[in-house]
Amino acid sequence: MPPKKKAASVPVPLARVSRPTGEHDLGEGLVANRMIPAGTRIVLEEPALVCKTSILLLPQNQAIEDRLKVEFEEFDEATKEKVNELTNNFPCKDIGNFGEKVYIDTHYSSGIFKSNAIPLSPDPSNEHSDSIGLFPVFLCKVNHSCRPNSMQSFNSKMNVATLHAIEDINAGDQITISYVPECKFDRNYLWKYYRINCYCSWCRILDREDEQQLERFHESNENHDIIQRKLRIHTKLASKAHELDKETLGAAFKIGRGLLSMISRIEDVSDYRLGQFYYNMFLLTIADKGSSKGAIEFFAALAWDAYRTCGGTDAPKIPEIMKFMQKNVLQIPRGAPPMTALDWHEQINQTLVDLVQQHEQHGEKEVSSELYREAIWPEDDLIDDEDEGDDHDSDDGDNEDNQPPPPGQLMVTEWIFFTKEVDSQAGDTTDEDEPSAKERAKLDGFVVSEDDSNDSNSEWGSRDEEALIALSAKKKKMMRKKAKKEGNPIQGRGRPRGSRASIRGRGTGRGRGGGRGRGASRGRPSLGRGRGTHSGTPSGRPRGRPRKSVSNEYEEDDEAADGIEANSEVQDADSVEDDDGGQVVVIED
Ligand SMILES: C[S@@+](CC[C@H](N)C(=O)[O-])C[C@H]1O[C@@H](n2cnc3c(N)ncnc32)[C@H](O)[C@@H]1O
Repeated sequence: MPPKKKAASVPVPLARVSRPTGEHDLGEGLVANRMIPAGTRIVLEEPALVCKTSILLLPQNQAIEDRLKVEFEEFDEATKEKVNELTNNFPCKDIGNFGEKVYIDTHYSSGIFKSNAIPLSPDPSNEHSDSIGLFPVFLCKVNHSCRPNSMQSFNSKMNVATLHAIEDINAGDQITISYVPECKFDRNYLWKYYRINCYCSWCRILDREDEQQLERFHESNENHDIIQRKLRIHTKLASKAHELDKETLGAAFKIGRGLLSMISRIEDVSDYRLGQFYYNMFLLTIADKGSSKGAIEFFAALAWDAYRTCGGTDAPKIPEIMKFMQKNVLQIPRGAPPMTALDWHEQINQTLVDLVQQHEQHGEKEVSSELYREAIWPEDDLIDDEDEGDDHDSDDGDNEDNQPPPPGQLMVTEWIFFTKEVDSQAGDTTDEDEPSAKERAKLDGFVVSEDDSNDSNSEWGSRDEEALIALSAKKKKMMRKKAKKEGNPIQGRGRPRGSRASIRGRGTGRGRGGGRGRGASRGRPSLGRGRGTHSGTPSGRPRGRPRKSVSNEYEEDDEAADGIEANSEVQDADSVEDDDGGQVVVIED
């Protein structure tokens, strides 16, 4: 019998550039080939050209056009071809010369650049957040959404931009990012600088007559402004945490409480803002004399996890957090070889598991200070999880033992490289000349391919969805019980992430797909496709709290913010108007 031939391996990219059908025509877009779990790295791409974002502010003129033209001429032929195919939203004359497109006015190169350049990172802590770039292969094919499902980041060491899913993306769904710096909701910005009249699935609600959806739309946009404003104050306070007196520190924790609720429970934001929030809490707990080591490491681990989700392990804040954890938490001796990302990931997941266990066994006071407890785990959240009786949510399951999964079974979705997919029909041997994953990474741009999690060569090893789902079930149940008590619709449906729920959920309970459970439903309107279809809200009724309860809930935090202004230490600081016209305390650098 002839020897069996080895099956061929066919890398399957996670996404493809295509023209989505059945949608308003946004041109081409990047579309998921399969379900992409939150935290997955989808694309890596080198920029063809990077400029400071301020170029967008300059009036269109010949000098800019000439400058960009020179840059464009330096592209290699393949890049030139790609760039010439890009959308141009700015008027330019086409004097068609024997079928050749020749543009002669001041808008050609600059028009292409402005229509397609994307912020290198919306995260202000990224050193390139003030720059925009052209990524003609894949990233420039990613359409904008005011509620994006992925986030781009820039890794200056590798000189590549990365794209990560920040929520589970269903096969066939469009992959979207925000073109607006800091992921702000800003249709004016889009028109002014990109000439885009935004037609993302979120903004399309505007064309509808569903009042509840519209209300949710407006409420959510207001919430996003509030989040931005509070996060700015919170970040400033956290950056000066060591200089704050106890009262101001207390106010910072209090602001944190409202902020987390808005970021996670109400708006379910999972981009850099969640990382920034946890990172702030990490700094604040370090400065707070009453915070235990457990509280510090808890927030370090959460910040790490949140940043990793949207920027990968090479996100800018990650090394800083790793250094702290290595030195203070894991107590790795000086001079020991640096940990690899994989070692670290295992360690940090174990830390989260241990911490959750400590909370379960000893109560929150063991690992947190009064301030931290008050800020993050409000009294009424600590509901005794006795039989709930009427739990109809079949996908929740319940983990009676509430045991965390054994180490190594936590979800990792990172660097899903070209792993082998066996095509049983193919009789050819594997092509030895296929470029390796790392070689592919060096190419101009590529979409990361499908992961085979059972592959022993897989960079991250195995994962156990069931254990993850089970682990988060108890907390979900608590949240529903609480929601029922409060009559809060958002908590009665898709599990809101964040707060205490996601403290457990993200680190230990967020599985591929299932980990978020119905959590794929975010506090957003049901829009037909994607999120909307598994929202569990058949009427398409918008989810989220009614506006009234939002403002009530945050009155307390606003008082805290006012308290800060009244605080003598901060009174010395400049007080400036923020973007929303509100007074914001600026702590001097
Ligand atoms: C970076 S490109 C994205 C790929 C583009 N659709 C294409 O076919 O090449 C940006 C351009 O896509 C279009 N676009 C992207 N997102 C949009 C949105 N939310 N609403 C309307 N147009 C959008 C605009 O023309 C924008 O200038």
